[in-house]
Amino acid sequence: MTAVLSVAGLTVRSGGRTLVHDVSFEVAPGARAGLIGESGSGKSLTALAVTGLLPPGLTATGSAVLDGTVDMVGAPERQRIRARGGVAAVVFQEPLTALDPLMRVGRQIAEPLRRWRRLRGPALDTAVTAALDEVRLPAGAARSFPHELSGGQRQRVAIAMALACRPRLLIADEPTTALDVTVQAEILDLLDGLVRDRGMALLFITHDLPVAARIADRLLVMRDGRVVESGPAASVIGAPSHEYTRTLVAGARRFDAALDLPLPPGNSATPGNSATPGSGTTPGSGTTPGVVFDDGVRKSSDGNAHD
Ligand SMILES: Nc1ncnc2c1ncn2[C@@H]1O[C@H](COP(=O)(O)OP(=O)(O)OP(=O)(O)O)[C@@H](O)[C@H]1O
Repeated sequence: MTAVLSVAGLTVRSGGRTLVHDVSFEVAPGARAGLIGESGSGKSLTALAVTGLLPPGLTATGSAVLDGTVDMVGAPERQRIRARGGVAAVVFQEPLTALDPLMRVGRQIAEPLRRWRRLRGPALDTAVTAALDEVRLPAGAARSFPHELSGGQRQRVAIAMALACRPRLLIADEPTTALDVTVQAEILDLLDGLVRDRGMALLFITHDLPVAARIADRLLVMRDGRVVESGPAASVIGAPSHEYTRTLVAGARRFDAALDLPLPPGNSATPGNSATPGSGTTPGSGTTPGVVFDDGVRKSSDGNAHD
């Protein structure tokens, strides 16, 4: 089966400095890859290079082929734009970068529907309402401006816009990092369901191992611009081979262990809100990412298995 994304020898440079070194990986149709690594490891530049959106001054070599057809590194801009709409769509950390502050949300969602699915009139209105419904927003949200919505609602709008062209691959670059822990879990759940229902492939970028474990079935670990380890999520986490991955896993386990500590008497705070900044876990909510343990079963900090 042709990979929906096939990256080979991808290298990104800024002048004489190499920021991403010789990265190669594939994402099969319907598969979920998690690109994980600390800040500055080259995750975002990899995502920008494979979508043909590198900022000026940065150059890419190697190849990043979408759907076996368009090389996002070497193809002419026109072909890359078409592939970006029709094959791969991107959701970024900060939804405001994708949204026009002066345009009502409904019109913004209508834009890709008009452009890619050629919808007009009542069919377009119906599709906008359906797109909002799919990301669990009421039809009335169409009349709001971005600043009238919460961060989580804005990210839902950005997801609706990304999905409007029915891409075969969704690239999500830290889509929950800027959100509160409970909202993170909701957005992760939403993405998880949408990707499953549509049979889309996913490239999910995060610095947060439990979040990656929750959503991805394969992991690529990046450090200093290089992929240092990759493989099925259960084995990368259960039996990491690279020293850096071992450090990441140990750190994630420490957070998980911290959540298991009994709360002092009289403290009714929700553990997930206090002890796991950025982990996206909310124990007991049924959406807990948790870490994939050695047996490959996903367990939350309450020790229960979640699927
Ligand atoms: N436009 C740019 N010009 C020059 N260097 C850049 C540019 N953008 C990023 N870099 C550098 O490239 C390296 C990789 O950055 P990148 O944004 O891909 O990391 P990241 O893993 O996504 O981190 P974060 O999660 O903080 O975004 C960093 O050293 C960064 O400083």
